[in-house]
Amino acid sequence: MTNKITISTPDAPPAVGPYAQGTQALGFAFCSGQLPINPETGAVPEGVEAQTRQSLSNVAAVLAAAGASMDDVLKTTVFLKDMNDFPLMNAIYATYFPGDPPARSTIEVARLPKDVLVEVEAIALAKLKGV
Ligand SMILES: C=C(N)C(=O)O
Repeated sequence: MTNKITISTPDAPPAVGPYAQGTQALGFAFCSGQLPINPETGAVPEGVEAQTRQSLSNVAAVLAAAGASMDDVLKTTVFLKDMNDFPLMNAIYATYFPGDPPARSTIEVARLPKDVLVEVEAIALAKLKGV
């Protein structure tokens, strides 16, 4: 028996591989790396600013399905295709965390699924369930 709960929501894009949109256990929610895919259209917007916005909106949707919000985020990881996009990504990212921002790591990677420019994953506090 496991206390692991799978997070699943139509408000974020479905996984593009064998992983859950997120998981939840012991008061924490783990949001998989969110690609900047619009969950309604399946489209990826142009440019790192729009892509950062979409990825973070998808993170928020996954966390909402776990009863958590962006205020509950403890740690994120941002994967960037090009570290030159760091300032543009930061400008959008900051609007999602207007209060105390969470811990974060930003990593430049050679390539991301769907050849997107950015992907964001998150760990957040969530309501205790399944214990
Ligand atoms: C997009 C992902 N989170 C993945 O492929 O793991």
